[in-house]
Amino acid sequence: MTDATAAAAAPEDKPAENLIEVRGLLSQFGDRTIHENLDLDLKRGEVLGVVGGSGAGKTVLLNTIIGLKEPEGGSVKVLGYDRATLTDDQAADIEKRTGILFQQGALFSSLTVLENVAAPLVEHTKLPKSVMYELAELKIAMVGLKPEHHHLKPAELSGGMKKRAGLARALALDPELVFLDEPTAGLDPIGAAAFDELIRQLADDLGLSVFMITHDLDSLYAICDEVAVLADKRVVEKATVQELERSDHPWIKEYFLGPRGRAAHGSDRASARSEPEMSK
Ligand SMILES: Nc1ncnc2c1ncn2[C@@H]1O[C@H](COP(=O)(O)OP(=O)(O)OP(=O)(O)O)[C@@H](O)[C@H]1O
Repeated sequence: MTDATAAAAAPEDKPAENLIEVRGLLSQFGDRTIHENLDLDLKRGEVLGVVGGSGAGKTVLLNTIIGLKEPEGGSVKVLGYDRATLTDDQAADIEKRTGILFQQGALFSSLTVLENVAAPLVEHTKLPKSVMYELAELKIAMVGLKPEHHHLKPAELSGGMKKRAGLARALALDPELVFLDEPTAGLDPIGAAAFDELIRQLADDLGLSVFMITHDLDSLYAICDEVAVLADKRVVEKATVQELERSDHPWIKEYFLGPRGRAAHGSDRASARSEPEMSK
């Protein structure tokens, strides 16, 4: 158990609550099976990295958890609600209590940064407009953007700024659980390290739980409490990076102990910031 999950479990020695609970997941497209018998838990307070070879099914898993894809079998619970029997009120509750940062930021191109970040508040609250914009300004400051960025459109932002604006929008409703899809992809090593630091800081300060798909080994070492490895259509291991370094699974061995894994773990950290060239 990691520090975060141990801390979450500390009162009365009760196990930490699962914010995500996937059991026996079956995902298929036609006769292609992507997941079979996949189990995964994310505990409150945990920063979980999800890794796997290209095509291993990380995005399909994320889409299934956030409700964009119906599973062909098994069960998916989010914040205690079973997706198979979700009422409209429960779906709205999940939407309010979770935030999502898609890979490209998924900002509305016609809206300014401030309007993008305020959008979830406009959709889900009845607050006065002035309060919505004050809250949006606060979130923008939290992710390290400045007041002079408020009125820029997404096309006027760098890749790193788009990610920060997307993260501010994901945080707009003070979520408990945040989904991040390859948050450092496309950032230079310094920008990626700064973004890692920001995510870890927010997770610690706000008590966020994080489900993060990544190819970035440095991110795993820098911010994840545990890492779930997708291979062979399921989660083959979920453990700390230090435990995974000792795994016998061939994909995990190659991933963590191949040249880039060694660089991420060892001294040459900057050169490790990209995906190892491996198939599943
Ligand atoms: N809408 C779809 N229709 C058919 N097949 C799909 C669909 N979406 C995904 N797949 C297939 O499911 C498999 C898993 O895809 P997924 O995008 O989840 O992989 P991934 O692990 O996220 O890969 P990457 O790291 O390259 O992004 C792939 O073989 C992909 O072709």
